[in-house]
Amino acid sequence: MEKNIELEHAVELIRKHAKPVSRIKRLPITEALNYRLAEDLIAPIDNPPFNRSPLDGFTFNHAGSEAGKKLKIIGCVYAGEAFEGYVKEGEAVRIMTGAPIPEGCDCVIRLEDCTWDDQEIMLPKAMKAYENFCFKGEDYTAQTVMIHKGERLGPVHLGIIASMGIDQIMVYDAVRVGLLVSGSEIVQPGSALGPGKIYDTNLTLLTSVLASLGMKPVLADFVCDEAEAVSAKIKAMMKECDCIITTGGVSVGDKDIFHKVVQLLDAEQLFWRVKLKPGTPAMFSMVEGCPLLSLSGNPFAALVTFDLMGRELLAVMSGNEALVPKRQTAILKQPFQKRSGNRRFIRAQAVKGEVMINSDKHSSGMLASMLGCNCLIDIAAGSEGLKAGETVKIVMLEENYE
Ligand SMILES: Nc1nc2c(c(=O)[nH]1)N[C@H]1C(S)=C(S)[C@@H](COP(=O)(O)OP(=O)(O)OC[C@H]3O[C@@H](n4cnc5c(N)ncnc54)[C@H](O)[C@@H]3O)O[C@H]1N2
Ligand code: MOO
Repeated sequence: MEKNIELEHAVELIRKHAKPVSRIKRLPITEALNYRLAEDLIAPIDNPPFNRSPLDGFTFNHAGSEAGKKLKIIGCVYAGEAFEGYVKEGEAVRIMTGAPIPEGCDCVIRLEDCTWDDQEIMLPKAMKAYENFCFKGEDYTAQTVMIHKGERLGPVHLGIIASMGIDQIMVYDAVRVGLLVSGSEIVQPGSALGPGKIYDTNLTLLTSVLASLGMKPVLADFVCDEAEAVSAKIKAMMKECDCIITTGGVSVGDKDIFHKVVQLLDAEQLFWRVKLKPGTPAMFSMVEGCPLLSLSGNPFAALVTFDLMGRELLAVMSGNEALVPKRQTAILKQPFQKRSGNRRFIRAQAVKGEVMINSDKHSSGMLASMLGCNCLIDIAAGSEGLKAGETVKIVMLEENYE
């Protein structure tokens, strides 16, 4: 096991050991938003499947058309129908938007651009071949690979799949995340608070962060800080989860039971303690192929380390790199005078290239001062403090967590 490692190395170890979920399943397209496609989708048809009119008007052959020319109306074609027969020179067919262009015709004139009665139309000008004409297959042609295996399905992908007439597709299953909060001092909201107890913040916090990323835990539970109970719980969760994220019990106190838990689970322990604040004692292990990311119980530390490490784990497992928080720089609006021996991430609010530190409450057990914040400022180890006007590195969190 590696100890006291840099965040980047921790991320590297996580990414190296995590595997994309390879379980596949068939889904109706109405339920497939945000899933990753597990097959190449080849167009079975041309789209549109026939030459069609983009307008309401009259269709005919452009040959011999000129200003003042009269054409005999021989019929009408609506969208969803097909005109039977061939349209000869000197003839025209009334046509609606989306209707197939009859044989013999190669252009369409808008209704309001010509004079017409029940019998005939009079052209105001000569028409060109394929004027106002939508070609069969102009959107895509049959046999084209329209969407590739591995692509994440957004609304446009799904619209295209529907346009091909496909109603069910194979997708990679979503990552089944298990959340486990440990600590004998925690009590679920809604219950009475006894002496020495605190309300469980982390289960709701991390469930909600997952939801804000378009994911949800398949299991979310809490457990006392007894190593045997925690390891039994993790073993049970592993049957239904692809990875497990825990909070609490990772430091060095008598009740920091995760050291024992990983032994009981016979886990491969990859790291413990990362050179950052908050959340230093984070731990990462693999249990029979299941990644186990154990974060500090302090709610702000749990949040930050979930954002910096948990989201990397989920990005690999779900094949969705958009889950990794974006890194940018911004101009600091006011000084931050504290020295930082360790690399430190502090809560802040970034707006249009500027970043504000709105509170002096930065400790890892405090969550309330995170309200209104949308980023973390990444302060290097050994910093003597930050000056106003300085360019600082920030990590953008997608949500405000408000
Ligand atoms: N002697 C040392 N003590 C500590 C060290 C150290 O290096 N030497 N590290 C400190 C640091 S840094 C952190 S961070 C914490 C990490 O503690 P744990 O991850 O073991 O977490 P707990 O002890 O279980 O809890 C820490 C804190 O957070 C509260 N907590 C826990 N779970 C929840 C929850 N679900 N909702 C709300 N609050 C929760 C818990 O009551 C504690 O106050 O260790 C330091 N100690
Ligand atoms: O590393 Mo801990 O979360 O700051 O107190």
